[in-house]
Amino acid sequence: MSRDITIPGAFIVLEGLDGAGTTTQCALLTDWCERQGYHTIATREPTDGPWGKQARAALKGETELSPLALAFTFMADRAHHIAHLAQQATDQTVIVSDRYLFSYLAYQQIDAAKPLSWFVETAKPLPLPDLTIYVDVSPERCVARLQMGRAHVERFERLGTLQKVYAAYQTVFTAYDGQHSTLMIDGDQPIEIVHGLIIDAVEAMLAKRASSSE
Ligand SMILES: Nc1ncnc2c1ncn2[C@@H]1O[C@H](COP(=O)(O)OP(=O)(O)O)[C@@H](O)[C@H]1O
Ligand SMILES: Cc1cn([C@H]2C[C@H](O)[C@@H](COP(=O)(O)OP(=O)(O)O)O2)c(=O)[nH]c1=O
Repeated sequence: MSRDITIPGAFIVLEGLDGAGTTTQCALLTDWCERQGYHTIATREPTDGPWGKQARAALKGETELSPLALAFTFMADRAHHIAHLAQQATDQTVIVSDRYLFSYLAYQQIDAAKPLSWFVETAKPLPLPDLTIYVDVSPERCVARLQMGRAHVERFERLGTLQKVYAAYQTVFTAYDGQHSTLMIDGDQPIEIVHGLIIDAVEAMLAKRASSSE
């Protein structure tokens, strides 16, 4: 099956467990891209759109969604989001997204207890990013960070669940090996060091894109 939508510009995604630091790193990367003069779109999933709000309510336990219903809610949110991004972006745009497909493939694989191949099939119409960076932080460290920052615990934020999602992420990166640029970085380092590693990877990807379009 061919991918139904293409995204103009450079599409960068940060992935990781809850608490890995993707919100922090997306903000720093967005600032960096803007300072470099790129037209930058910062975005995240779940989005603030109708399905994203449904998903967030379910994550907080405010509404009840079965694992399969939540999986389709994330996918509806993503399909809506990606169509919107395709309209907003131009060849010169850099899109920085906090989570995308690999979150679905890792978290829903665990939550909905279906094989990865099932999720990969449903993901086929959607474009792959130019670069997916996994911010690698152990589940134990993530839970410790989350406990410091928040009073409430969301659907996937327990140690046992994050341990399973951590292993699932590895299977996802292996399954997509060679299909687009992916990178795993050690996220258990000071924020500025992690940011530097992300910038190195983004600069290399942007330089490669620029030279291939000459
Ligand atoms: N490299 C880091 N080292 C220590 N703490 C961090 C680091 N990156 C983020 N944090 C802290 O961990 C918590 C979760 O970070 P956040 O960026 O919100 O993670 P996520 O969006 O992946 O859940 C926040 O309190 C943040 O300040
Ligand atoms: C995008 C996406 C997120 N998720 C989960 C991962 C996280 O547990 C949660 C989003 O939380 P997170 O990205 O940590 O958002 P915030 O920083 O606002 O709390 O949603 C999925 O299960 N599937 C998906 O497709």
